[in-house]
Amino acid sequence: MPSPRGSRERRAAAGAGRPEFLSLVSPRGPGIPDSPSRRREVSAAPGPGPGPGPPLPEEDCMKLNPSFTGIALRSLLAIDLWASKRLGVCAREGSAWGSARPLMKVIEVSGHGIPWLLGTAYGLCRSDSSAGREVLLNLLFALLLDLVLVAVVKGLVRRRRPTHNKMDMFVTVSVDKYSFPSGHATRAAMVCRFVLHHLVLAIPLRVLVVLWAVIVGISRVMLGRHNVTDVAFGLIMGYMQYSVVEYFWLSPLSAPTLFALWSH
Ligand SMILES: CC(C)=CCC/C(C)=C/COP(=O)(O)O
Repeated sequence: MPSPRGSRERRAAAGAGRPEFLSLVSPRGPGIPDSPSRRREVSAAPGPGPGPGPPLPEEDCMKLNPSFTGIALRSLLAIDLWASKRLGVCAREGSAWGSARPLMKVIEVSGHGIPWLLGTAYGLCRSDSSAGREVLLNLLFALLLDLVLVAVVKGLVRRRRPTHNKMDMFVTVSVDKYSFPSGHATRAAMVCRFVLHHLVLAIPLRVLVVLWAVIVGISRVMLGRHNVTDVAFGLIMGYMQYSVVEYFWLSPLSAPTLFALWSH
């Protein structure tokens, strides 16, 4: 009767020569690059068996039988990388749609945090109606909240930008080397909901606002800045951020000191 450890070793040995099994048999777990120094560490570590080698934790059995969710997630990520690379048609000047890159970069600036922050602050200073000031103050709060939340999620997830991205973006901060989620997509979705709720606009203008948000999202992938999932998650996150802003809506009643600062 073969022991469970024996059969585990046989399975590991069988998979060892096949790249598709390497991440499953490796004690490092998937996704961490192998290196000679790492291999030396592993072979030097004491093991329970007769030969050198690290003890195989019980979780390894689970890695050999990845769950349906694990397989689905890995497949989704593989499709995401493949599709994002194919859709990054403006990633370089020499790319298939490289001539559209300058236009994509204008769209990029239209969704950037700096023009939105400066524009909102300027409007706030110039506004002479209390209703206008209330809306602009909340927009400013929304934009700052968006920057903080995106920075937190980017810092936690730490997903690198696609390799085909050329890092020539207009004003970035340190977390912007990460791509999940797209800050442009969160801002576009949040601002879009905000504007539709608080500005009385004719239908064609409302359609234009929605189109702008969608185009900002699509342009992130076309420029090669993001993978599709970064943008999809960003749009959903931005949509939900607006609900947070609505919930904590600042008014002269809830934040009298803040409003006193801006009243002339
Ligand atoms: C410096 C300020 C105020 C905002 C940074 C805006 C920015 C560069 C966001 C990154 O967006 P993506 O994640 O879509 O590339």
